[in-house]
Amino acid sequence: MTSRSAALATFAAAFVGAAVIANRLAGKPVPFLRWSVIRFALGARRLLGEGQVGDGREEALAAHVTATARRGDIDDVIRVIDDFAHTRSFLMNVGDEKGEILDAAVRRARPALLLELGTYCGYSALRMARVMPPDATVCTVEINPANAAIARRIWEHAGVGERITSVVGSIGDGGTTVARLRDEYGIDTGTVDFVFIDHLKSAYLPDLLRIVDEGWLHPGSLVVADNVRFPGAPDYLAYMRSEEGGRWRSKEHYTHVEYQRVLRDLVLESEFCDDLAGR
Ligand SMILES: C[S@@+](CC[C@H](N)C(=O)[O-])C[C@H]1O[C@@H](n2cnc3c(N)ncnc32)[C@H](O)[C@@H]1O
Repeated sequence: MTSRSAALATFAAAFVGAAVIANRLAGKPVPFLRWSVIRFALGARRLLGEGQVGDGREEALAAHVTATARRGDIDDVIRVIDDFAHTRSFLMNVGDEKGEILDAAVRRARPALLLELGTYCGYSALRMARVMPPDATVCTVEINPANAAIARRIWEHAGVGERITSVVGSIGDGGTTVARLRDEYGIDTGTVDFVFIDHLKSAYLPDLLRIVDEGWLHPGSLVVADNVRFPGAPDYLAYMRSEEGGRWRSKEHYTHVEYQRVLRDLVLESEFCDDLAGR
């Protein structure tokens, strides 16, 4: 064993030991120190590459939802997912606390067409579908086909499969997905009322700028971005702050990382103020 791997092993053992002691002292699981959160952190590298933790928790979630949540009951499906993430396996959903910020933004925007970047298991798309106007649709873009398939099973179970369109791809893939969104899904000039950005943090800004360049937004379109503080999208935050009062007007919602109250996070809600003539 090299000295670096020995140090890592010692650190991991000390961390797990501290977690066990903290949980014992608290008399109940401390959310931040649950094994499922530690396992999630250990899978961070794989998560970045593949969008799954690597221990089958996403598949387990779909099985659990279809086995235990009331079919056709979107509230119950959301409740079961939150419960799974709190008590069984941590999930990188927007979660219940930040989900309320997302719900309020969707209610304010009253959008007809919502575009999401980063589907994962379909939780945030479900939340948006629950509060959007009855004739609205969500189109959600996910790079990992396995995640998209899990999300579709969950939406189908919740009875909203018809109102959420899943597109496997990425805005930054050189134009393929952008062309499909335009040609197959009718996303075109001024049609997007609401965007939820929750995928690869380094892609937030380039993907938003691509959407703006395509002309898909209109004055009044709302863009909500998760995880701006943790894991963090500093270039996105700097861009929005530098454009404040000009092209964009933003509200900064200080909150917590999903499913715990220790790590702090920032959700940015930004209104597009540009008009197409000014482009
Ligand atoms: C934080 S999760 C999304 C959580 C989801 N919005 C929710 O709250 O339920 C991020 C997801 O983005 C996906 N992803 C990563 N890079 C992407 C990209 N460039 N385009 C689209 N999806 C991407 C990952 O595979 C992962 O499923």
